[in-house]
Amino acid sequence: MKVVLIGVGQAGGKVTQALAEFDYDMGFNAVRGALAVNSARADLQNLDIDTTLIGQDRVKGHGVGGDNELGAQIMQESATEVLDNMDGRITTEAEAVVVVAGLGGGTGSGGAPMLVRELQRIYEMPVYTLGILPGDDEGGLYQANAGRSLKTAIRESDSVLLVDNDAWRGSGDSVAEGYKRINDAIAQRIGLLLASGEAVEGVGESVVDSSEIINTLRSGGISAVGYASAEASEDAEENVNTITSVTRNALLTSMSLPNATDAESALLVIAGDPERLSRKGVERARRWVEDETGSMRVRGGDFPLGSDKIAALVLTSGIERSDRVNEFMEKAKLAAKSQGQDSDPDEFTNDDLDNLM
Ligand SMILES: Nc1nc2c(ncn2[C@@H]2O[C@H](COP(=O)(O)OP(=O)(O)OP(=O)(O)O)[C@@H](O)[C@H]2O)c(=O)[nH]1
Repeated sequence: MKVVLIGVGQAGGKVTQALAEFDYDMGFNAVRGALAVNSARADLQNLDIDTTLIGQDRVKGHGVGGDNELGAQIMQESATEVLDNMDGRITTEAEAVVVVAGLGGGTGSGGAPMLVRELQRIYEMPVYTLGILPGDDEGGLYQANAGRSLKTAIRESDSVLLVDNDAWRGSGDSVAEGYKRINDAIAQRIGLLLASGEAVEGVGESVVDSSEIINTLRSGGISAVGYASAEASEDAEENVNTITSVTRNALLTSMSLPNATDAESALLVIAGDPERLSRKGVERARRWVEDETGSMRVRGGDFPLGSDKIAALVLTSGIERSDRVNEFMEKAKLAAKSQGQDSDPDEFTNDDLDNLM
């Protein structure tokens, strides 16, 4: 799937760069443009992709310090400038736009949903949010901000692909090592998902294309991605169990949002050397995903790649009613109260209410 990426805020910029680099290094060419937008000049200076500094008249290049309402306002005032910077690429090359942000800060948390809204007003194509949830040990302001941002992002985006900052962190990692590991994991998994719709080698009818990704995400709400791989035999017949077990690992132990297996729809992509892929294994794995997610809308397809491993990439969509999301929203609501934020008791459950914008 050909996408244009727009990262908002510090995390948004770093993850966008990681994704653009992965796509470039692998030669996939699914990422057709990448821009980082921030109200903090210093965060943009560390990046190699194109950048736009916003809100200079208000915060003088110093960021919004976790004030996501200010982040939303600044984005509203700067949206035209941001879109002008990307317009050519969006109109001629993209099948979707992905706005990337950490939901717990200020510039990304407030700015990303606002930018999504502006993009939706102008373009016909789907506009997705790739949102990063704060880890469990991050402070109350991050949790409260992320709650409001997530709720707004769900309303404005065609789908919010969520990554929980606790999902792919290694135990014993420092914060910086943790971010590097998580950002690399996001780049690899989401990068492969986007590229799977662009597969060029060994085209066949079972190969995934972009429309399957878009149709899976049509359930709206929240989506997540998981990935696992294993060594494969040269004989396809011997890989039936490998395919089912990597699929199980991807969905049960490696999702970007853990403990959220119930889904309205899903896509299972099996990547590997076409000679090693067992059709029986792929179909068995797809049926297993149907059982596990409780969805009858599980699409499946191959991603031909020259590798002696087989990998499963699982995209689940419509998972907002999961325990993990309910738990997080509860925590965000409590955090909002203890931050003294003006929060209606139903703010996170009532669809009418949202005071972020
Ligand atoms: N995965 C990941 N998360 C990050 C990274 N940097 C920051 N975060 C998370 O993002 C949230 C903070 O958002 P930032 O992007 O730093 O903030 P910002 O949008 O730049 O907003 P302000 O600094 O308030 O202007 C926290 O939950 C952090 O844990 C990163 O490189 N990777």
